[in-house]
Amino acid sequence: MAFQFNFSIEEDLENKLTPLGDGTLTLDSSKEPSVSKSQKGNQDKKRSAELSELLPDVLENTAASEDTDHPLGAADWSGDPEACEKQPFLRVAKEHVMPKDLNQVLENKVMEMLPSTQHVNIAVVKTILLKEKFPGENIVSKSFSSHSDLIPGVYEGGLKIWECTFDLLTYFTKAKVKFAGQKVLDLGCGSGLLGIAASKGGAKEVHFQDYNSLVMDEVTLPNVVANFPLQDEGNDVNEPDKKRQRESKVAQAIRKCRFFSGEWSEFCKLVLSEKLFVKYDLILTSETIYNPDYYGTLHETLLRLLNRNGRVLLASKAHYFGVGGGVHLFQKFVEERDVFETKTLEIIDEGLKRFLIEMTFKYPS
Ligand SMILES: C[S@@+](CC[C@H](N)C(=O)[O-])C[C@H]1O[C@@H](n2cnc3c(N)ncnc32)[C@H](O)[C@@H]1O
Repeated sequence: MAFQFNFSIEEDLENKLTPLGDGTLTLDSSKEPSVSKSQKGNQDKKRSAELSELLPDVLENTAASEDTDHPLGAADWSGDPEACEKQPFLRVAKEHVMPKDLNQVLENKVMEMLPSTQHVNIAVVKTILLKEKFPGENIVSKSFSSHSDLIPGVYEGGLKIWECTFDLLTYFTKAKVKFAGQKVLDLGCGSGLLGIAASKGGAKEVHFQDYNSLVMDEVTLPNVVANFPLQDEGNDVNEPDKKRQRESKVAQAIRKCRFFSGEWSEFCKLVLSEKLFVKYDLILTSETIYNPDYYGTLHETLLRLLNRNGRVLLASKAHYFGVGGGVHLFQKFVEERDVFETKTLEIIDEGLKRFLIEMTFKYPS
């Protein structure tokens, strides 16, 4: 399966693209999310002020959060960094509509193939962030240059491809995971490679969700478009009829995708408000259980959005230093709730262990 991948890269970030063990590239901002709580206290206030000045996404949320009755917002967080650890921010959810002109999504993007892995070929589309379009471009480099892969409640890590995404992609091929006819959610999608794989595998519908709207616009959407290129490599595209057919097939594939940004409970609210909403058969989620403060919302989201006979495929590192979450803590949390059954599908034992977990309802209908 061939992938094309879009990543927002600025010059200083480009230098940080380093090969993963398996030959793919990732940003070398440490192998785990590195948010040290002691560092946080000192850095958060300054960084938060910088971020809220610079990140359009944050500004947007700050404005949006004034419309909600939730006590916390990005602006509050700068005042009390510890408070944001207690519960996730309610970043208002919204749907991102794919522009009619798909080429527009790939404007200022440069495609590159990543070195091939055993199971997938991935191409990178670099985003050349124009200063005038994104006055907040610095937030990206700031979050990396401050050695943080994520900043709770502000930026949740979606600009980078996390290792466990590749584990799940490999698993899809190895276990011949069936997507055909399924309604799939890529939860906390970042790059969106899992949802793209599902879509290429024949999923009936694929929804992508990420916390940050900047990630959705600048990474997820372009990747989806890039992976269904309008130009075919074949010679026949010069024939107008075949070209038209090809274009309408691509448009169809893309139109079966929907894109959402926002915090999980807000995302739930948004999709469940749709009269004809149908629950997901399959929820794919990679590296989303790093923060124990989010477990309640995450569990609730899975509970409310998963079809009773559906399943969740979750990939995670054993432990996330600094933020404190990890597989065992999450499994314990799930056990205590007594709603889902978890089954370990695979353990990847390379340095820090990584896990692939399946979750299904204990009492399906
Ligand atoms: C570490 S990134 C992983 C990105 C991607 N799945 C991957 O493996 O490359 C975690 C993702 O989870 C999402 N996320 C984390 N906490 C969230 C929350 N409370 N509400 C909504 N999304 C959240 C963010 O959008 C972020 O992209």
